[in-house]
Amino acid sequence: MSNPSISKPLKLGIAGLGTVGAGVVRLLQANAQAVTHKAGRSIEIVAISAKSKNKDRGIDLSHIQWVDNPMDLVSHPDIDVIVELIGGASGIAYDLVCAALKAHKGVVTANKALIALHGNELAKLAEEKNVPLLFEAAVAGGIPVIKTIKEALTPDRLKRIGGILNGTCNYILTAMAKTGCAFNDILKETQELGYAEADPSMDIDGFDAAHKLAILASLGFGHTIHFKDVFVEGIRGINPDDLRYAKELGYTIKLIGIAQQHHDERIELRVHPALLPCDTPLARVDGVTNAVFTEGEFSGRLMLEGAGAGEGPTSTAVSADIIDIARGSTIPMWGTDWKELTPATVVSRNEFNKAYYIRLMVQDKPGVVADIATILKEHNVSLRSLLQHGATNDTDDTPIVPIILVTHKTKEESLLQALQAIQQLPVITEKHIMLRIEEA
Ligand SMILES: NC(=O)C1=CN([C@@H]2O[C@H](COP(=O)(O)OP(=O)(O)OC[C@H]3O[C@@H](n4cnc5c(N)ncnc54)[C@H](OP(=O)(O)O)[C@@H]3O)[C@@H](O)[C@H]2O)C=CC1
Ligand SMILES: N[C@@H](CC=O)C(=O)O
Ligand code: NA
Repeated sequence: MSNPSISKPLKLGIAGLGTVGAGVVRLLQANAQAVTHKAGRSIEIVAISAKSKNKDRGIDLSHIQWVDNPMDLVSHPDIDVIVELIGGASGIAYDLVCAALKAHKGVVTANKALIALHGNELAKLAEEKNVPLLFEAAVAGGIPVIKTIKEALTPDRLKRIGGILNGTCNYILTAMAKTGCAFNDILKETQELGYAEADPSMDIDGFDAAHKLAILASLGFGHTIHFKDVFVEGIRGINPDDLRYAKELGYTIKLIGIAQQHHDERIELRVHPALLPCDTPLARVDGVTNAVFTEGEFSGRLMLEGAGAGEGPTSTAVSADIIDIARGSTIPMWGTDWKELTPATVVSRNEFNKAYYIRLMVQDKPGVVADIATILKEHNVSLRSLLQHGATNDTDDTPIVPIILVTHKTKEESLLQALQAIQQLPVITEKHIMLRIEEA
């Protein structure tokens, strides 16, 4: 692989023929001529593997060899590159990628879980064996963000990277805001459209976005990241009411991921739903669209926007990696030798310093607001605004009403302590909702 012969075809073994795998086959077949021109040689799918051989995938597989066990793709003498599109951080995907690299075969994968959890080990292996390991589709699907950071921004020092990194959550939150529909009904749609992970809790609990953020932080800051150090909160707690109240306050709610370098070189790594001012660029990114921004010392602010999931965009990213390998790409996996990466020191959640949206459900009795305000004052939390809607049911003696608080910037530790005390007040009827506000 280190010295590709331009005259010989590049021969692929593709493992996984779901949304992305079937999409890659479709794209390489449909655009075969253009791909050959751009790659400088033809690209041949020699063998494929998935779980069920007889599933109708809407693609022509008649001239491609089928293997039941994806590991047989590695031992196949004619295959140069393994395209791993099964998914999962461990099990068959991990075994396959390790075995391929050990066998001096290049790898293309869309598997963010695998790269976020095992990226350094795989980078080491790829560099030792002098074979490429490319993963453009792993972050923000069709948006060429890996290439942008690894190649276009490589001379700069990035200070902040982030954005909307999960198409499923963005689709759900957008639809909830527009229709007021419940979460679960919309989740089903994202599964039918092929956006959600095989286990959709990876999306809605924030882990998929966190995998992508960890990868971006490694690439952008040159650090090794322990995935467990990423602060992760998903969107299960958000209901259409929060989206409505946020709108009244001039915000929309999005699941965001932010990686930020502090002055002392420590980094903040967080994925959570956040209120974004409606007139900011990220707030306008709707549906399955993702957006990734970078802020660099020299390059300034840059934002890329596009489809973060789905067959067409994701298979374009995978195919572009395949073409890079066909052309003989030699850029290391993290854009720099894996030995150059330094361990990240990560800022703890208690140190986050943000403004917050809080929804409390309370019995509408005299003195409630005063009690809450007293506790906030005791914990040094300053209020910016308060929104209270009266009860709609006049016949109820003790109606339950929402109180929406917006704080000034405060240390998360202080707010958590205040909320713990507020939660003990007898007038509080359910667990509060606490969301961070991302102003910039
Ligand atoms: N969907 C998307 O929009 C995006 C997905 N990704 C990533 O791409 C990868 C693939 O995702 P996606 O295509 O959506 O996933 P799917 O669930 O649609 O497809 C997974 C494929 O893997 C096959 N498979 C599962 N287990 C095995 C096994 N043990 N041996 C052989 N084949 C197996 C399945 O076989 P069978 O079909 O027979 O069941 C299926 O073809 C994941 O890592 C995902 O995170 C990245 C960006 C976007
Ligand atoms: N499930 C992911 C797919 C792409 O990475 C998402 O919804 O963004
Ligand atoms: Na991408």
